[in-house]
Amino acid sequence: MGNGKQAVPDVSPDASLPSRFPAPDSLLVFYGGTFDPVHLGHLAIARHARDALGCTIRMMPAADPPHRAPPGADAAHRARMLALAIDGEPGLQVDLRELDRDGPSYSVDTLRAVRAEYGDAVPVALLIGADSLLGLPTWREWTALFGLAHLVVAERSGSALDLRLPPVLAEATAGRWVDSATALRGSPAGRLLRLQQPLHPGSATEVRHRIAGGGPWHDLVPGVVADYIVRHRLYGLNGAATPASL
Ligand SMILES: Nc1ncnc2c1ncn2[C@@H]1O[C@H](COP(=O)(O)OP(=O)(O)OP(=O)(O)O)[C@@H](O)[C@H]1O
Ligand SMILES: O=C(O)c1ccc[n+]([C@@H]2O[C@H](COP(=O)([O-])O)[C@@H](O)[C@H]2O)c1
Repeated sequence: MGNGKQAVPDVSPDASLPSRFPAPDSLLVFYGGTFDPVHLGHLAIARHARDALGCTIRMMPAADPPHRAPPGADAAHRARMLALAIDGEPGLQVDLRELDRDGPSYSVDTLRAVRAEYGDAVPVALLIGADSLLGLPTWREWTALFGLAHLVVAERSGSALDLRLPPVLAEATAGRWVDSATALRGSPAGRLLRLQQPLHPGSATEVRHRIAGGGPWHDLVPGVVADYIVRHRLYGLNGAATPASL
């Protein structure tokens, strides 16, 4: 797909926080994803992380997500749906930094840019699902990620974290697991926290398949996102062109 530079949606990067959130810079949390489209599982995790960590969650759509087929919707549509889904919600923001870059949206590049912007001392975390953690050894320069950010891992059905991790991952993560957000704030990077939220079955693949197949899908995404999909006839809805990733 393209790099998403064109038609970047108009989303406010700086929604104000209510006072129950601590100083926004005490822990920077980035939740990257393809969000193709954003679904109720994404939102459940973002909200739980916000409440458990006590900080803003910056939801960051990938322009060109690595290691997967091109998304069904382009970056501008995916970012717009994300912005609609969290519009006005305290403690959730859209972060468009990956849409400003050419090439695959490698997390190591994103985190280096974050460090260049905020410095080396501020605690930074990447929020990922358990399936992403299990795939981490395939990511670009994956061991460098521990020097750049903490990882907050959301449990996901089908990707058990309580079973033995693959040896290379077990070795890389040994001694890094902590059990509180306070521990994340105690250092800039390199720790892992398991987010023990209720499991949510949401999956963007399921949403896309149901739309293309004519099955029920509206209740898998926020209403404003369902309206957007219908308005723009995304994901093969009603005979629109079938995206490659379905
Ligand atoms: N229901 C869920 N529970 C836990 N983590 C999730 C859930 N849905 C998505 N995630 C995590 O959110 C991040 C972004 O997910 P992504 O946008 O790829 O959604 P997805 O539903 O996994 O999409 P797809 O089905 O297209 O692969 C990933 O780290 C993924 O593991
Ligand atoms: O950096 C990598 O090599 C890499 C490989 C796979 C996924 N990621 C990032 O992980 C996040 C979730 O990816 P995805 O494909 O599950 O939406 C998203 O921010 C991706 O850019 C990053």
